Amino acid sequence: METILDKIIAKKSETIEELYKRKEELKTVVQSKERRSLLNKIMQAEALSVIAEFKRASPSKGDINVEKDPKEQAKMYELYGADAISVLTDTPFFKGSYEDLAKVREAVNLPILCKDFIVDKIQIDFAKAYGADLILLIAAALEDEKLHELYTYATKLGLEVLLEVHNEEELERALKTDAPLIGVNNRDLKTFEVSLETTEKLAGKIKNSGRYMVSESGIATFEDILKVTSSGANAVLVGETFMKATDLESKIKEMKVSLGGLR
Ligand SMILES: O=C(O)c1ccccc1NCC(=O)[C@H](O)[C@H](O)COP(=O)(O)O
Repeated sequence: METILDKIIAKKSETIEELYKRKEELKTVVQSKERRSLLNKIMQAEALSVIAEFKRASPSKGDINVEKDPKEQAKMYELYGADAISVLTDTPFFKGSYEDLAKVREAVNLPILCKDFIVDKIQIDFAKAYGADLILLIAAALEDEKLHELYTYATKLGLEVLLEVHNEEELERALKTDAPLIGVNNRDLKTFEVSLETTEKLAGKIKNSGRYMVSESGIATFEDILKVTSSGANAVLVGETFMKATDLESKIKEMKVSLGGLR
């Protein structure tokens, strides 16, 4: 059965062709030399780190907040205490772009994750040029060799990598790299269902391997935060809940729980 990930990746070949045509433009983009580290923030944090996502739309939810201004949203995220910002740059399925990434970069001084379905080095070049400090690599989308190649390429460019897994088999593969940041995505790519038990299931192995864990997707309430934090998450990545929040300040503050008493 073809999953949404298969569909997204199939479409990426068109995007990649387009990016190679636009390659010259990378020479004209003024890149910031400063690199902001999410890993350092997570390592030093006493509270749960919150990665707030700029997400206009998604395959599972359709339009979320399509017209939102990336600069405005990013400034609010920074003001209300987010530790990093994730920007979805995929256009066909999420209505995002590298231009959104650049606008967020201009607006804030936080580490920025380029959240995309990366299968080619050119996407990493664009992510860096438009202001990302870290990129996402999805184990389910990459064979081992490609995963290692892209991981090495990104780290050589000075970018951090959030390596995402959905299950034990992908986690085993991820742990063969030396990626210190492992993302556990709670969304099933076949059914779109989210279950925080995915975080709970994989937490032990991640912790024993000495890596840091980011729990991603389907996090909306204080109860969700308590669940993933008591499982051992060091950070959460939250998209839809923040993009739809009527009181964003309270929503972000609710998630910044102290890690001390919860473990
Ligand atoms: O969000 C989707 O529908 C989706 C479908 C298929 C692959 C990836 C998808 N989302 C990317 C993400 O990982 C999420 O945007 C991120 O974890 C935030 O999730 P949420 O807080 O549930 O918006």
